[in-house]
Amino acid sequence: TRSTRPQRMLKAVQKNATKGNPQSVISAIDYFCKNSEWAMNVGDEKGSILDSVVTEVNPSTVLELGTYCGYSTVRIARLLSPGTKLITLEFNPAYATVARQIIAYAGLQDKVTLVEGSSADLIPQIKERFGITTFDFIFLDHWKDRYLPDIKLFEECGLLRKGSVLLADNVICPGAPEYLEYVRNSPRYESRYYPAHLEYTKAEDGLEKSVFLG
Ligand SMILES: O=C(NCCCCc1cc2ccncc2s1)c1cc(-c2ccc(F)cc2)cc(O)c1O
Ligand SMILES: [Mg+2]
Repeated sequence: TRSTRPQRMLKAVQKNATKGNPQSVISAIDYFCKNSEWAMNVGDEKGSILDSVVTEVNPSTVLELGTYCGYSTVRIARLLSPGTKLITLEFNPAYATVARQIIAYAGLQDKVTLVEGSSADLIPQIKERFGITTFDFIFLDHWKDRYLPDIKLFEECGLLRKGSVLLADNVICPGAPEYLEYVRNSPRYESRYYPAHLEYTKAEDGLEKSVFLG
């Protein structure tokens, strides 16, 4: 049967990137998406903003919601200090299978724990399953209508501490209006919008960075 877009993306990585070289994996995916097929990776423009926030936070505990093919997982993991691992959550098993191979091709498998499941099920289990008390950095890139319920779940489960940084993709396109309204109006968050464009297009999009104030 016909291959899937993630499988074709993986082939492009195996053909054009250098094993163990995360930057070459990032470049190969961006090249594929600009020249062959659009795909919903955070992309190079928003990816550079993601890089700068991760570098600034220099987190010891990291959670990513929405792995897809592992592009942003590779972007984040390549910047983490030695010994730091990130947990990434993917709902779609086919995406997870491709992501594991792309993350391994980049040589970052020892810095990544990929979990299959839904955020609603997993978030309440995190403390117990992974021995995490709070997250220093969370990247939200999953179902846009789950951003708000999941940030409330983080609060309820005590997974945020004073200074925890949440970075949300796609707050304009496809959009997460209720999430934006919440983090921008809640006294418990200091929020800032980073304007950019929808990956590989000229459409408006951006990232919202929200710091939990405790
Ligand atoms: O849906 C998007 N991303 C989420 C995929 C959903 C995968 C999930 C992961 C997970 C983990 C845990 N619990 C539940 C879930 S659900 C997404 C979509 C577009 C887009 C933009 C314009 C378009 F015309 C068409 C698509 C752009 C983006 O950057 C995206 O991130
Ligand atoms: Mg996204």
